[in-house]
Amino acid sequence: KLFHLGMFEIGRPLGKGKFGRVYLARERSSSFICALKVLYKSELQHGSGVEKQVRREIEIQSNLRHPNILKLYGHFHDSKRIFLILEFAGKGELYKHLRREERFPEWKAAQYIAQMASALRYLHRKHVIHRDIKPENILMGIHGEIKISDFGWSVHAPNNRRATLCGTLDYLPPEMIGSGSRNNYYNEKVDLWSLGVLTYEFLVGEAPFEDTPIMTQKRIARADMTIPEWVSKEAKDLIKKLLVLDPEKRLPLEEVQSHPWIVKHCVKGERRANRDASK
Ligand SMILES: COc1cccc(-c2nc(Nc3cc(C)[nH]n3)cc3ccccc23)c1
Repeated sequence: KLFHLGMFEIGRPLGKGKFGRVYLARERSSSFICALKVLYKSELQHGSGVEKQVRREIEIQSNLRHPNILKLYGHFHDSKRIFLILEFAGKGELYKHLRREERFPEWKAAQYIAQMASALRYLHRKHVIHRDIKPENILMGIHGEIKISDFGWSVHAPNNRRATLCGTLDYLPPEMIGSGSRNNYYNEKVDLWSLGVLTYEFLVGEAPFEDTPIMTQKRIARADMTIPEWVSKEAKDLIKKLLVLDPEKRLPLEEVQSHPWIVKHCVKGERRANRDASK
């Protein structure tokens, strides 16, 4: 162990980024394994939006309990740092798996989107809007289940393809880009748009509006994307029903979960056997 911090033995650094580092850690008395995210107060400009955002995100995250949302067990701080005690997801960052595999087979993408829809339904029922759904903000547990891990200041890997000043535009819905006045209120339908972008990226290996920043904005504003012909028609149907300019016309999460593409790949084996038997 590198060093111990009161009740924690600190293991290897898992990764580092803009706001600090993430370490593997073990709580002494219980031997409970977790991830410790260390944020330097100096890096969170005092009294700026970021410090308040940290407090708000901790407040929200502490009250969430869902298998596809990374748990925040607690937090503490010393004079210089804030420590977040987080659930440990054994298989790390989903986007690393996506880059390595280039794209996911339809059955795997459908299972991930079903888990995301379940997590987003839970969040929206609690009036929490995620606002930043993208592969970089998703971790993978040891059983391959995915966990939304965004605190609003996700850890960016050094070789993050999208390391631009304002982060990627790829996932922003039309109602949040351009037209001068960037309205800061978020309607939960923004998450439906991002879920559509995520579905596309899982299946195709790149984001649907990926281009130069200016062109990306133009293409998002017109929902100007093409889905490769080798994508199944069911998957195309779901993507088209989520990437809709009018937020009110996007497919609700309940209907995402009952969409033929999701049902086809997520119905449990035995139920499928029964279905076949009844044919
Ligand atoms: C920049 O690369 C980063 C950054 C932050 C975490 C990882 C990482 N994380 C986790 N699990 C986690 C992380 C948290 C907050 N809970 N569970 C596992 C990994 C496994 C291999 C490599 C990397 C890993 C990488």
